Amino acid sequence: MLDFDQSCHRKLGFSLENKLVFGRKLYKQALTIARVVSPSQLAIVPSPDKEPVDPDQNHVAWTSVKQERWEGELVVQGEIPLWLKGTYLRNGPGLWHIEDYNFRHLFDGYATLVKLHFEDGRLIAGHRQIESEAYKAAKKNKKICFREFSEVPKHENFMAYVGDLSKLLSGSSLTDNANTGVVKLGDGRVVCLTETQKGSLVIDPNSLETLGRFEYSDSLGGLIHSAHPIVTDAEFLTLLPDLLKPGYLVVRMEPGTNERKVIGRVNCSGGPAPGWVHSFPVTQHYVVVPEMPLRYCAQNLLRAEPTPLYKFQWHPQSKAFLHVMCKASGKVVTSVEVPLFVTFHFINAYEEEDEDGRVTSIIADCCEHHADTSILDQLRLKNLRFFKGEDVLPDARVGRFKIPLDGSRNGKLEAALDADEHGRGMDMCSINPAYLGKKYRYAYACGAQRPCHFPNTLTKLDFVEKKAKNWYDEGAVPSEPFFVARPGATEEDDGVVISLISEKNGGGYALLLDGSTFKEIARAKLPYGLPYGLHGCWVPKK
Ligand SMILES: CC(=O)/C=C/C=C(C)/C=C/C1=C(C)CCCC1(C)C
Ligand SMILES: CC(/C=C/C=O)=C\C=C\C=O
Ligand SMILES: [Fe+2]
Repeated sequence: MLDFDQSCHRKLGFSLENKLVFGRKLYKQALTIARVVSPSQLAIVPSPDKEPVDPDQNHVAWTSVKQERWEGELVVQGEIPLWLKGTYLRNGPGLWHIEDYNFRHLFDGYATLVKLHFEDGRLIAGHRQIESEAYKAAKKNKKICFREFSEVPKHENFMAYVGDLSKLLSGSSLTDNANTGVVKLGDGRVVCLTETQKGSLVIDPNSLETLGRFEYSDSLGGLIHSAHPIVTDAEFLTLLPDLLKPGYLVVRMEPGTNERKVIGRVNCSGGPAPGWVHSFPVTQHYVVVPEMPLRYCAQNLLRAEPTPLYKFQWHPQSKAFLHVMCKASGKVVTSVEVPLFVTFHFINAYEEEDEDGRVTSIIADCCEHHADTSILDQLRLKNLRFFKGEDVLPDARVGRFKIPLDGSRNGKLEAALDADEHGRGMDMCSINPAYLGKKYRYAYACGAQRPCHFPNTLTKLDFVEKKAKNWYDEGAVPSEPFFVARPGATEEDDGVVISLISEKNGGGYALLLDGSTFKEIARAKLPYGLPYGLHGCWVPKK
C-alpha cells in the first residue's frame, strides 16, 4: 500500500454519556464472562478462516483494493447525458487484511471510498481509503486495534482482556471504520457512516480526504445507530437503539447543526433487546420503527470470537413488530405484530388513504430474506471467495408490509411481486429520492441470475406491472444500482442508474443504465477492478 499523510490524526475521546450507556447490566455480563473464561482462552487470536483460497476463484470483488488511492479520467464508451453533473460517491469495506492477517466477514473491511465525477459527458474516477482511527491504528501497529463487525483485537493476557471489556462499555474500543454508507447532509457536508456513532466521518467529496469525525454535539449518548439515516435537504432522521431498556429513540438533526433532538421513543414489544436496525423507512408523516427478531445481544458483543450471528441473536419466540411514530408529535400511533422477517434494507414506505383523505394504513417495503438469517453467514469472505457454480444464495424477495392504522394488532407481510421476476435474489436498493415516503412505482436493486452465491444482476422493479427488468454480465458482481433523476423530470423513472461492476477477469467498469428502459447508455473501464462496495450518494454540481 502507498503511504499517505497522517494530518487528520485526532485523539480518541469518549463522552460520559457513552461511558454510562451500557450500564450495569452489560457490566455484570462482562464480569460473568471474564470469570467463566480462562486466561488461556482469552489470549485468543481471532483465527482467520483456514480454508485455502483458490486463486482462480478469487474474484476482484472480494479482494482487497490494490492501493491506497488513485484518480484519473476514464474513456467513456457510449454517451453520458450532458445533464448529469455531479459526483456519485460509493462507500464500502474494500480492504480485508492487515499484514498477513485476513478478515473473515465482508462487513469487517476498512472503508474504501470511490467517486465518479460526471461533467460535460466526461468522467473522472477515483478511490481512496477512509482514514479512520481504526484504519490508521491497524496500519501503524500492524494489527487490528478496535472491535470491528466480527473481528476483535487480540488480547495479550487476561488483564488486557478485562481492560478491553471496560473500554467496550465506554465505547472507546469500538471501531470508527465508516465503511457502510455515505450521505450528503442538507448543509452540504458529506459524511461516511457505519453502525457505531463514532464511525461518522466527514469527507471531502472531491479529494475523498477524511476531514475528521462528525461530532454529535447533543448529550444523547449511546454507542450505535442505524447505518442508514434518512437524509433529505431538510433533515437527518435516525434511530438510536437502547440496549439497556429495550427500545429506540427516534431523533432528528437539522442541517447546519450537529445536534440530534429526540422526536420520541418506542419501547420494544418483545425480546430481551432491541432488534437490529440497519435501516428503517419513513412516510410523509410517520417514522416506521422495525423490531426484527434478530436482536442485538450484549453477551455476543463481549465475546472475543464471533458467534454464528455475530453481535446478534435470533429470537423467533420474541416475535416481530413494526411501530409507527408520528413525526410531528413523537407519539407512537400503532405497534403491530408482523410475521417474522429478516432485512438489512427498507426500500420505501407510504401512506394509503380512504376517499376522505384519512390515512388508513402504511405500506413499507424491504429486501426480505424469508426470515432466514443464513444470509449473514453467506456474506463471510470464505463463502464469497469460493464459488464453484452451486446455487447457494438464499432466496430473498421484496417484502411488502401492510400496517393497518385502525387499531388492529396485526400487520401483513407479502411479496410485492413474484420473486422469480428477479431470480429470488434481492438486496441493495434505491429509489427516485423525490418519491421518498410517497406512493411510488419503481425501485432499483440487485437480483440474481442463478446459479449464484451472491446477487449478480441489476434489476428494475415495477410495482404496478409487478415485473422486473434485469441486467446481467456473466461472472460480474454489480454494486447497488443508484438512481439519479434528470433535473426537471416529471416521470418517476426519468434518469440514470449508476453502478460499479467488478468483473470476473479482475477488471472493472462504471456503468450507466437508462432509468426507464434499463438499457446500457455508457460504460467506462477502470484501470483495475475495485472490490465490492455497499452504498452511495449523489452530490450534484452547484
Ligand atoms: C458494513 C455493514 O453493513 C455493517 C457494519 C456494521 C458494523 C461495523 C457493526 C458494528 C458493531 C460493533 C463494532 C459493536 C456493536 C454492535 C455493532 C453495531 C454490530
Ligand atoms: C450485500 C448485502 C446483502 C446481499 C444479499 O443478498 C447486504 C449488505 C448490507 C449492508 O449494507
Ligand atoms: Fe446497508
